[in-house]
Amino acid sequence: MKLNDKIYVAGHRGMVGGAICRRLDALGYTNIVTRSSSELDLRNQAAVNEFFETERPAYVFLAAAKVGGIHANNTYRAEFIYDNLMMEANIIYAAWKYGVTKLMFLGSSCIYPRLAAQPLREDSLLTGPLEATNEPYAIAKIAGIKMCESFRDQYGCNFISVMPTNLYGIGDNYHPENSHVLPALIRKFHEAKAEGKPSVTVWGTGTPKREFLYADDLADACVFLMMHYDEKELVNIGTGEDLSIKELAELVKEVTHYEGEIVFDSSKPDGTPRKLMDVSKLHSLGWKHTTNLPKGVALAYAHFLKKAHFPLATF
Ligand SMILES: NC(=O)c1ccc[n+]([C@@H]2O[C@H](COP(=O)([O-])OP(=O)(O)OC[C@H]3O[C@@H](n4cnc5c(N)ncnc54)[C@H](OP(=O)(O)O)[C@@H]3O)[C@@H](O)[C@H]2O)c1
Ligand SMILES: C[C@@H]1O[C@H](OP(=O)(O)OP(=O)(O)OC[C@H]2O[C@@H](n3cnc4c(=O)[nH]c(N)nc43)[C@H](O)[C@@H]2O)[C@@H](O)[C@H](O)[C@@H]1O
Repeated sequence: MKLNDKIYVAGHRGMVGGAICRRLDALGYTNIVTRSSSELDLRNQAAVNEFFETERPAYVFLAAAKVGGIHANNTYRAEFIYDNLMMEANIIYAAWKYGVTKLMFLGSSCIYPRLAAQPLREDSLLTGPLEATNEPYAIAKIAGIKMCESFRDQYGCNFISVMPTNLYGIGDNYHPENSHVLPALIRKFHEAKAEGKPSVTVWGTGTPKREFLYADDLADACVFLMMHYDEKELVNIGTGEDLSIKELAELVKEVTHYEGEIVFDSSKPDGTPRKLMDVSKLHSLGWKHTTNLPKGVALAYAHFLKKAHFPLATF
């Protein structure tokens, strides 16, 4: 990827897309093309084809998607499968049709079977049933992976697929219901401290375990892999370390200096018991994360305090 190559970052206003743009800018890539969803609805195939015909990007980071936490995935099941299938199908097809040099598709750790052996290996894909709460989204992501593989097999397209673990950081979605757990807890503990609430309610039993990667670290991994990885096989992107939701809540309580109680609402779903990524392939390729969780949560909270405008992201 040369510094003057035209690079399309789909989803640039999102947490991941924004981090990728920051990383590319820091490395001196100046020829970046972007569109907001109001400028270009990626579910509209004709509009996507027209965009690719006009702009002719050489590289594509496909970081646009309908994204959310366990409640959003389980509530907006139709939108999660439809929007994600349409966006990825339109972009992957147009990337082939208009001769994109290389495309990176972003999947998610939820594509792996609910009870697959831990840590999750890339070759465990499609070896067992998925987690029910995010199956529509996972199926869409698996379809995106298979589209990239199929266009590589038939037309020789250099389309790669990477599987990030749970992410957090600058530009995250802090919606009280539709967000992921880490931003949700940052907001909950912050508001409880500000309003003098005696306790914070954490969904589920607190026993599931999750892995969290700081979004700017992910962006660095994505640019690294766009530069150095050209294979069909998936690459997991994570830290290789996880903790329980209870431990996470205690960390966020400490970072936000909240002094009340933590209460668990077991009427809410736990989701997948654990989804720790095997990141040995990523490490063997020469990349490793640099931001540990305590530092990352502190950075995310500091940005939340600077930038949060309620009501936050909604959809
Ligand atoms: N967040 C995580 O924990 C996580 C974990 C694993 C993988 N991922 C993957 O990483 C990628 C980015 O996630 P994220 O957390 O950055 O999500 P995000 O913050 O919600 O950003 C998603 C972006 O997609 C765009 N988008 C949504 N619908 C669109 C449409 N119909 N047309 C055009 N653009 C549309 C949005 O554009 P506008 O802002 O212009 O509306 C937004 O910028 C996704 O592929 C996601 O599956 C995320
Ligand atoms: C990376 C993403 O992982 C997602 O699964 P997943 O980690 O369970 O999604 P999260 O919403 O991050 O939930 C992770 C765990 O945190 C618990 N949790 C506790 N309190 C809260 C809260 O206030 N809000 C939220 N959201 N969770 C909370 C939740 O019950 C679940 O066990 C998938 O649904 C997506 O498709 C995507 O793959």
